[in-house]
Formats: sequence, structure tokens, C-alpha cells
Amino acid sequence: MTPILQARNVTYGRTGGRTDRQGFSFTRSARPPILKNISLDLKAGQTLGIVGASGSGKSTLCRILSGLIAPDEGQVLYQGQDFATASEAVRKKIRPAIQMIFQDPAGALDPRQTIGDIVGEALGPVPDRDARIRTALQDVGLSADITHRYPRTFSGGQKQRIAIARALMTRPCVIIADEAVSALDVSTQAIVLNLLLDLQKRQGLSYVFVSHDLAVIRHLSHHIAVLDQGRIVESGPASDILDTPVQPATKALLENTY
Ligand SMILES: Nc1ncnc2c1ncn2[C@@H]1O[C@H](COP(=O)(O)OP(=O)(O)OP(=O)(O)O)[C@@H](O)[C@H]1O
Repeated sequence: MTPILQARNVTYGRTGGRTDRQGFSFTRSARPPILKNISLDLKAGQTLGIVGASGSGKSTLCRILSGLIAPDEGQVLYQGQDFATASEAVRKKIRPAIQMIFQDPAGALDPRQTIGDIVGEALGPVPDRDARIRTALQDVGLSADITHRYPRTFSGGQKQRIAIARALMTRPCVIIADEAVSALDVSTQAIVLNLLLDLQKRQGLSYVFVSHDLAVIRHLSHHIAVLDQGRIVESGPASDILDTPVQPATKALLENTY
């Protein structure tokens, strides 16, 4: 079966001249690329864990896999279709199918918007808007009656649930989670991770789950790719990587975990 999401020989940050959505630009220089020759597959209904030390390129890879920025070389394919060469009609389908959740739930939620407006942001004025917002909140274990409240009155874990509810609104197939539980305390991490596992079971979601923390990655990954200085140095089934690591970068991450 074709993987739901694939990177094929992706290189980024070498050729210069590109500007990403956050306004950073790259210039030609002798420094190595941020990502070099990355190939990976995400199977439908599974979780690919991407682990690496700080600065190894994890967030950049997330932005490329979600289509926020384009690779300088190589391809990103959703259900076998190249983001770069897909027609506008196909891109319109791909965009809502891939959603991201970020590390800082507080920063990701506009404090001036109500929870209803935040969760319903991507929906537009559809007739069943309120019902869909309420269902999404219930799907992440929150009360459907919080739509009129504001983010500041919620805990970090609740804010991350609200961010997950927002991501679910477009009925995505793939969620890319960039350090999505790193800002939470350990017991709240476990609650959010179990919620993600439950959603995967119920809705068949596929995850790219990025973390510097192998204990977190262990909890939900089927496959793992280890990123070191912009390259994948080791990848395979989660149990192989965690139980018999080969590369020094993987061993170092494991030593820091246990
Ligand atoms: N827009 C940019 N312009 C220039 N350099 C960048 C840009 N984005 C990232 N970098 C550099 O690319 C490298 C990888 O950054 P990235 O944020 O992807 O790593 P990371 O593994 O997510 O790190 P962390 O775990 O600390 O968030 C770093 O050296 C960073 O300084």
C-alpha cells in the first residue's frame, strides 16, 4: 500500500533565496544544509516518531512535511501525489488533510478569541458549525459547554486538547505533532499521549510525532527515524531502534532518557 505521506530525498537550506512563512530567508553560504537527503514513509493509521537533539532539524522537517515550506530538492508526497506539482484542486484537498500541532499550546491559541472561535477557525460558516465544534471538544475529552470561554482560564494540558480539537475540525488524515507534549508536566503528557492514541484508534489518524524525548516517542511510535545534523542516521521499527540502537546519536538520546 502507498504510504500516506512520504519524503523523497528532501534537502533544505542549501540553495538560498527562499523565504518561509515566518519570514526567515536563506542566503548562499558554505554552511551545510539544514536537512540533507531525507527519505521517510508514514503508513496510514500508524505513527512515525522523529527524534533528534536540539538543532537537528526536526521543526524544519515538520514544516516541510506539512507543506508550510517547500524543499529545495526532493519531493513530499501525500497519497503518492507530489505537493509541488499537484493541481490547485488537489492541493485544496491535501491542505486540510494534514494538520499540525505545536509545542506551546498557550502561544498557539489567540487569547482574544473564544474557544468556539478558535476550534471553528478552519470551518467557515457551515450549517452544522456549532455541532461540529461541540463534537470536536468532546472528542478530546473536554466539555462541549466551554465554547464561550477564553484560553487563559485553561491549564496547559487543556489548552493542548483545544489545539488538538482545532486540528481535528478539518477531518485530517495526518497530524504532524512538533514537540506537542514537551511543555507539559509528565502526568499531563501521559494524558495527552493517551488521547492521541485513542483518537488514532477511533479515527484511523496517522501521526508524525516529533520529540527530543525517546520516552515520549516510545509511547506511541510504530517506526522511528533518528535525525542528526539534518540527516536520518537510523530508522526502522520502534522496537529495533529502541532496543538495539546502532548509531552514536541514537545511543546518546537513549542514555539521556533512562
Ligand atoms: N529559517 C531559518 N533560517 C536559518 N536557519 C534556520 C532556520 N530555521 C532553522 N534554522 C537552523 O536549522 C537548524 C535546525 O533547526 P530546527 O528548528 O529545525 O531544529 P530542531 O531539531 O527542531 O531544534 P529544537 O529541538 O531546538 O527545536 C538549526 O541550526 C537552526 O538554527
